[in-house]
Amino acid sequence: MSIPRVLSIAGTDPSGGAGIQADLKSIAANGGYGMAVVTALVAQNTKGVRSVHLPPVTFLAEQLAAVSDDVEIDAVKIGMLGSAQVIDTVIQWLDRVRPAIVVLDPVMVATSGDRLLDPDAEQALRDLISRAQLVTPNLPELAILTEEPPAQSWAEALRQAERVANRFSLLVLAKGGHLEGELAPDALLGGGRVLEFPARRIITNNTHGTGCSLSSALATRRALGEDWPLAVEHSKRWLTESIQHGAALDVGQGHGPISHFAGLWARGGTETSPSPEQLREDWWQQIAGIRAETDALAFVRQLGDGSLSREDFLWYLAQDALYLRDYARALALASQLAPSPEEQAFWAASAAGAIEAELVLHQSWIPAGTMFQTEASRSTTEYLNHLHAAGESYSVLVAALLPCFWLYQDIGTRLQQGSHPEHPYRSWLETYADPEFAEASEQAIGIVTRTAAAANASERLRMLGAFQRSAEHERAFFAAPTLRKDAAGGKRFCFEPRQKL
Ligand SMILES: Nc1ncnc2c1ncn2[C@@H]1O[C@H](COP(=O)(O)OP(=O)(O)O)[C@@H](O)[C@H]1O
Ligand SMILES: Cc1ncc(COP(=O)(O)O)c(N)n1
Repeated sequence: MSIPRVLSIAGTDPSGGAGIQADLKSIAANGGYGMAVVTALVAQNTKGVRSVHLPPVTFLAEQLAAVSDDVEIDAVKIGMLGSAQVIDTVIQWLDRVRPAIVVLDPVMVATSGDRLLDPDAEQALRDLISRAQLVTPNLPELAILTEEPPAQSWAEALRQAERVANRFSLLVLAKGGHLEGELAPDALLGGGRVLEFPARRIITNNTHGTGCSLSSALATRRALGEDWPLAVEHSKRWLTESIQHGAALDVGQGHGPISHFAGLWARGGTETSPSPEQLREDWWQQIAGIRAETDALAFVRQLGDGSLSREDFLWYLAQDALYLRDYARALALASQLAPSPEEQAFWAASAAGAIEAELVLHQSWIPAGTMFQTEASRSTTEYLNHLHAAGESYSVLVAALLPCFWLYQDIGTRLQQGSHPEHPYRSWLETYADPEFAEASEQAIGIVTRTAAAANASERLRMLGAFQRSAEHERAFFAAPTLRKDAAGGKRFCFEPRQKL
């Protein structure tokens, strides 16, 4: 679904709560790209309107043309117009451009009671209405549109709204914000149908710009493909939440604004997610110390130059075989938890690859049957227990699985440079420097960093922690063969039962 381009044609509010300033926030908060053509410059704040300046309508026409000559407009919201001349200019533009969605908020009087439309422009406004699909009058505006006294009850307001809907053949959203009492209902009327949207009145001073914000939300949501009733339901739910959080803004001394982004801030935060590429660099840097210490281990150095004793190497391979058996099970669990078929297939293939490649490698080194008689060492057990604990969430599990790809690929590539035909551990060195393993390692890095980029900040931190712990376990695993201090196994609880081959 593309992002709808929504144009507000309205007056300004330098204190940011109503008019065009509110419209742009509302359009953004509801998922659209907001644009704005200014009809009137209004010197106002939360306490009231001081003065209104209407720029020449020729300039208004230029603003409108500048937008529509360049940008495809998916929806238009019309707010304060100010004068009959302004209305005529907008009518001419609408008749030329014919935007698919037009919502008209017939702004006449501000919440503060100040007039925002010349009294002699009311007839011109009636001419404009039939160009809209939806009009959103409050109770005083409904009275002016029907040329009747203001409704004294919600039932009377609905009758007036129905008359407007029939007279102008469009939908009317009657708004109950100005009712006395505990309720603030709205109702959508048109084509002989009435859909009510009941709501409790929120006790608050922050109602400046509610009408502007609601009509912009409606235009945006309709342009997103919602039908009108759904657009009203969603817009009102969003508006209610934004009214509730208005007081926390502490803006002005009169009728304060609503908090257009309060819900988004609470649910999504304001942190910009790092890109997968940045995470790749950052995580690799985070384990730079562990990597350097791993490189400096006697086992790794001796493996590289071929001076490692055969006994140490076979001990390592036996531990590695035990490790890989359960690592493959953790990979299979990642496949089970994967959110997409591509990731599911990748982890399943890696599980199979880990079992197959390792069995081949180990069988070529170790006399048949001997390796599985070995007890898992403390370092093997602790690493596997860590993977097991990570298995509670897909994102943390894949982060924990990554060092076994990435570190082995990195060390393997570097050690392989010291390989030669007589090197005693040549086939081992070549397995981990294999281009296929490099490709798998790249894919794993891609999946994990994309998952981390899409995660929220705390989940990302848990992922990094699991990744770092695994890197530490890798270091311990490489240290174990020459230290052999930890030859006695710890208690294992993971991935049971293990069968003997
Ligand atoms: N105190 C309130 N509590 C809950 N909803 C409100 C409150 N005040 C206004 N609304 C809602 O805000 C929207 C704008 O209403 P209203 O105040 O009638 O129009 P306007 O802002 O154009 O004067 C409507 O959906 C209305 O129900
Ligand atoms: C420029 C401008 N347009 C409209 C309103 C009405 O605001 P509300 O949404 O509170 O009725 C306003 N105060 N200023």
